[in-house]
Amino acid sequence: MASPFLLVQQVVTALTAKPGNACPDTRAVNGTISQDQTQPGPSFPADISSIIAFLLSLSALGDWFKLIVLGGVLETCRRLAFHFYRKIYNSFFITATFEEDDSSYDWMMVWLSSQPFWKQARDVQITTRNFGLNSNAIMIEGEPEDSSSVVNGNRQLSYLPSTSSVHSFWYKRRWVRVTRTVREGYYGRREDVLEICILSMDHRILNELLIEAKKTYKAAEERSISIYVSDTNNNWRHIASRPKRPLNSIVLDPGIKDLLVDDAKDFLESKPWYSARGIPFRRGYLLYGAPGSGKTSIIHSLAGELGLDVYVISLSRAGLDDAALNDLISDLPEKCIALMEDIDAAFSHTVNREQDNETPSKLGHPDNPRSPPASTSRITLSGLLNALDGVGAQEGRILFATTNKYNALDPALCRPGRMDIHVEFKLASKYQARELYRCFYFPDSESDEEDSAEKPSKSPSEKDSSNSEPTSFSGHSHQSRKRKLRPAEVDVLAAQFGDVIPEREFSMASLQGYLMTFKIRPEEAIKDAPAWIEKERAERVKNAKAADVPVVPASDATGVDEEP
Ligand SMILES: Nc1ncnc2c1ncn2[C@@H]1O[C@H](COP(=O)(O)OP(=O)(O)OP(=O)(O)O)[C@@H](O)[C@H]1O
Repeated sequence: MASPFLLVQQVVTALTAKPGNACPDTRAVNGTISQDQTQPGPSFPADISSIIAFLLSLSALGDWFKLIVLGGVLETCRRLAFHFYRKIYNSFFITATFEEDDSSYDWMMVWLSSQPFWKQARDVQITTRNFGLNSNAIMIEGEPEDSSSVVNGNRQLSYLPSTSSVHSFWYKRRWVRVTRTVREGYYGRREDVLEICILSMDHRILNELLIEAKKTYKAAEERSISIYVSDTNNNWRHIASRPKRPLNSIVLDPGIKDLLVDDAKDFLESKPWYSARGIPFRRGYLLYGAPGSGKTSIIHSLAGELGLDVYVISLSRAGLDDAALNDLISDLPEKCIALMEDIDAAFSHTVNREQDNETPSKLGHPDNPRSPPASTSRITLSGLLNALDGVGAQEGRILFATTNKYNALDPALCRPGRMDIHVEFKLASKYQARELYRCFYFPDSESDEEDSAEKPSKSPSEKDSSNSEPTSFSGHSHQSRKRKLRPAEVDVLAAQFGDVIPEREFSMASLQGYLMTFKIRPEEAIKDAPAWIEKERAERVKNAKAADVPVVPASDATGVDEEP
């Protein structure tokens, strides 16, 4: 085959040759072989077809051309073969991909880890990840189920497909292939991708597998609620599952719990009613009032009662701006609880429109050390309002917002349609103190009631050791167990506790903290209460003096400026 150099030389020679000096080849092309060198030779072809014929006559160029055509044909054949292979493959296999960010990945992993074929697998990954579950759903065979065991705890072991090999198993008489790969995601983060291939032409088998995986996960999750938060890429990420909190463990003034539960249940069942009237199918609740009064607790408890997941929207998250907030809210699933805690804290100034343009430099100014620090959030009030009820706002969601500064909120934020129900949470009433006490000491089960025997008295060696230098720690240990009270006894003591605790002076959280120190000494909790109250009051005066603010009278200390 001619070299490119030779080829170029031939072409150049042909093109630059004078008629009289035409090379023999050229002349042969024109069919004229000059007999006489003095006579003018054949002329260089002038029209296109002659030029092409002329170029083709150059042997090297012809070889190159054939090579290009051959390469093109081979590549086309390769692509066609691959295309047909994919077509045939796809008509026999159904392929589904699951990305680590998505909840379906967790369902599949939990389901896979519960499959029996892992008993025979030769190459598996062992993990203690629980994919957001608190339960024992994904333990390995033979592992003790006692989740209270210190060794076992919540960290059960489970088998997973390893990333290095391809696994296959039979599902409903269909051959299934599992491949797990790790790829590089955003910011160099490593992300898992799970691929499931099913040898079947019927798509229903994939649906059945997905439904089974989801059911397995949900069954394992039944006694807990899922909490989601947004990550820095503005995707919702499942961060935890919490055990459901029984509603009766939260003590509120009579009527409040029923109001919230009944209203939310009614809302969830009223979709046709809303659409028939063209009203956006959304509901907002604003819980405001004293810190530690149960606002967050009742929301989590309601989520368990209604079977909804909680999506926490942290308005003060660094980097969150109006557009990102809008995306987050439109990405919420239908029927969920969106939770915005301390809605006032997203803005380092009063949450109203007049002050929306206030310059950040004015906030948290060094000359004014008591002013709040400038927020890193870039949320504006109008951005928040648009996100809450703009076109992208998700239908079917229940929004819960909490605040300790009700009066600082802009009326536009609180108006019906955005926050339909406002509930005030006050400091503990005598009734709440009594019910909290009852909740604390009420026997859990019959075995508790029977468990009335005193602990055996200490052995002589233990007594000896108790005379030595005391171990240094503060707080009350729960190691020792004393007799449990009978329900009737609890009622009497609870009433006494309610009498001792002053009305609306302490938060439920502080009462809970106090009772925790008397977990096994119910009678002493009542006896020590007056001293504790005095101590708390003295502490409050001292703190108020240090902060140079007037002491709030007990009856006004609700943390709320005025009624809605
Ligand atoms: N009404 C209540 N009944 C039972 N426990 C309560 C109640 N209020 C508060 N607690 C207990 O106090 C702790 C704090 O409660 P929670 O976080 O719900 O208060 P909050 O009102 O949301 O406080 P903050 O406004 O500071 O966020 C929890 O452990 C909870 O169990």
